[in-house]
Amino acid sequence: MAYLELNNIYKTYGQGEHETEVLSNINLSIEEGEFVAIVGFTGSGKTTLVNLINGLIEPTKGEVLFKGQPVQGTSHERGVIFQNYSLLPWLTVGQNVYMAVKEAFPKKSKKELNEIVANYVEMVSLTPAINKRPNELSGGMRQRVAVARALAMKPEMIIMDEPLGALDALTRGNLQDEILNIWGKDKRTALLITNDVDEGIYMADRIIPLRPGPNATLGPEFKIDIERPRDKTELNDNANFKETRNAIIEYLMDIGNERKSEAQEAFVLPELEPKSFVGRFK
Ligand SMILES: Nc1ncnc2c1ncn2[C@@H]1O[C@H](COP(=O)(O)OP(=O)(O)OP(=O)(O)O)[C@@H](O)[C@H]1O
Repeated sequence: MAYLELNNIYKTYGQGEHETEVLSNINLSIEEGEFVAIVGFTGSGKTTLVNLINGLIEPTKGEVLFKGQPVQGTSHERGVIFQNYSLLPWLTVGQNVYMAVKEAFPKKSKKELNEIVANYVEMVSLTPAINKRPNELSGGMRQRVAVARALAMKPEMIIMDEPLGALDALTRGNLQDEILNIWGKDKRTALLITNDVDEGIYMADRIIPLRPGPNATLGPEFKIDIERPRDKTELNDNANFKETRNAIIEYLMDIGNERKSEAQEAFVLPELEPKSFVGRFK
């Protein structure tokens, strides 16, 4: 039995002539302890896929199974790091993380909860800002609070919807490593949605492209056979890395070009000529 299973998932939005099928025939199986990355174009349905797995929305057809059971609503077992950081604006950094941790571990004492908060705030290098409110933080700092908040709840499965997109390269690299540490140390299962192929190769065991929507569906998987722990600086000289990276980018470029030519076929503009402008704009 797979840890997470998506069977023949379809998701449509709207009704009647406004109905759009965003996801079509999605099949995905993730084993316990695996790290899977899905790479996709903007607007292809990545967040819709995350919301289905998280239980925030239901599929129009098909089923999402988590440990063999249909997903019904959200659960602390699956922690999501969203691309928009949705912090509570009236609470400080520490309080935002505290609230989440308290909800995940209602039996722990205040002291234990505060220790967890301090650890995870430190992990994202925000200890000096622990008493600040979100409106006093930069976008990148808010995103780091969101990462700390999700990881502090120690979910069995970490689901990430482009969580590091707003960050500078250095912070991004540090957080990638922290996420990998937590995933590896505590044997979690992880699903990362990203538009960054290098990030996917650095972090995941498998990369699966999401073909552009509407009717987005998953493409063939690319296995990342590079030993862990992976070293970013060495990766650039790793033949396996280069080969995998080229294959994925080529695949994405091919489907991007397919999409462009389909769009050109669909919108052939009529040849119109203005009739009586002669002499009008003198
Ligand atoms: N609640 C909704 N109602 C109607 N249409 C929606 C809804 N949510 C998403 N869509 C549409 O579904 C498509 C996929 O959206 P989604 O947010 O899943 O894509 P995405 O790949 O995460 O995009 P991005 O990379 O820009 O974040 C878009 O065309 C979007 O307009």
